[in-house]
Amino acid sequence: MARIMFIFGTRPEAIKLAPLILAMRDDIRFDVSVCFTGQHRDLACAALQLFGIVADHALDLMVEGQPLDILFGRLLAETGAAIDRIAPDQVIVQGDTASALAGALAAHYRQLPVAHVEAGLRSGSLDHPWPEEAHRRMIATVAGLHFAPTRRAVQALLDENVPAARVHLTGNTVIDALEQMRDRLRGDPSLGARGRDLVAGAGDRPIVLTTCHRRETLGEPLAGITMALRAIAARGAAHILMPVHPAPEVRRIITDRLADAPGIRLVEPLDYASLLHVLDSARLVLTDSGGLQEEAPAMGVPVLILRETTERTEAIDAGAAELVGRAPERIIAAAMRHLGQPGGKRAPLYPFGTAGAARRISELLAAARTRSPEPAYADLPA
Ligand SMILES: CC(=O)N[C@@H]1[C@@H](OP(=O)(O)OP(=O)(O)OC[C@H]2O[C@@H](n3ccc(=O)[nH]c3=O)[C@H](O)[C@@H]2O)O[C@H](CO)[C@@H](O)[C@@H]1O
Repeated sequence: MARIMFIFGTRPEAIKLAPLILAMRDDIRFDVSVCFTGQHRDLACAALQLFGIVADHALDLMVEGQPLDILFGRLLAETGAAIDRIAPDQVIVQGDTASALAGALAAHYRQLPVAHVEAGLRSGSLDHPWPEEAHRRMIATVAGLHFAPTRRAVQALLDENVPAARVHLTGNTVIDALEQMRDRLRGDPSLGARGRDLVAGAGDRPIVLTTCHRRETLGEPLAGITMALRAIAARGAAHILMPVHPAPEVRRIITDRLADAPGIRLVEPLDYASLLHVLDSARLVLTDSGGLQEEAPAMGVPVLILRETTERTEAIDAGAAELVGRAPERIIAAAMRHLGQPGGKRAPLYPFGTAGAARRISELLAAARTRSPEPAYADLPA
């Protein structure tokens, strides 16, 4: 049995790792432990609970206003201590957070193998997303197994001279999470109750789901985005639903500028089931979130990306997303163009792969114990 240790701390990591943790927990080839750093304590705990996952090791590292370097130092020391307690054969991290980088580096300092889920995403700019682009590149440097969601992500790693035998095309586990939760939503009317209420409250106006929380969006860009949202709502063209991220600076700007805006409903972060219910009912998504850029195409909902660059150009090429930036005029024009089109559901698109990534990754991890695995997955998008 291979001793596998997951290290993570935020909501998107919890959602994207849940299908893999569940698949590996049910597999006798693995002995799985979960180390949760508490980077987004409440949001991530709620997501884990929804998937029925309990962390074996919960660290308590968050202090409000803590600078990134202090946070990182504590994450590195504490994830290292947790690795020493568990003595895993393999550490798994996901994506681009400070928790993922600290866990990967702590494992590397102990000469333990690191596997990186959602490897190879690159925007090409260290400033967008900041500091996540640097985190991803540094994790790639110490990882021994790279699970890339798309062919483009595979290519990005090969271009950085990562040995081809260590890079595997798997699809994105977020699609597993979404499909599993969608199945449960269909069968259990009590799930996603908050989302059902919010959708009912929108009446017959088209719903625009919007979220904004990236560090590089704060300040002037976020002020521009709020102006655009006010203008769209003022035209009576939509009911804008905005779950507000708990980061204090995000919350302050958004509530100061939008709390009294007619047609805009600011709400607390939604549980994942409610979020998916709202997304399924939405006409349009406006966001700087990475996960929503991946989920919305699979639900047939177009996305306007409120960023200057994206590492998810696959969604743009598929016609599922548009990069609009943060300038109010561009956001308003693009949103009004979409809202002016006839309603009705679009066909789902899967630029980040169909469900099955978690199963592929667990098979690759099992195979990696004995040999260098080299499977090909013809069902993934070119
Ligand atoms: C630069 C970048 O793109 N980095 C990403 C970043 O994450 P992000 O930008 O996707 O983060 P968020 O937007 O916070 O989370 C999104 C998830 O949360 C759900 N959600 C949202 C609002 C709500 O009210 N209720 C919810 O349930 C939503 O459906 C979605 O699944 O880190 C990840 C981890 O390493 C990386 O994978 C990933 O590249």
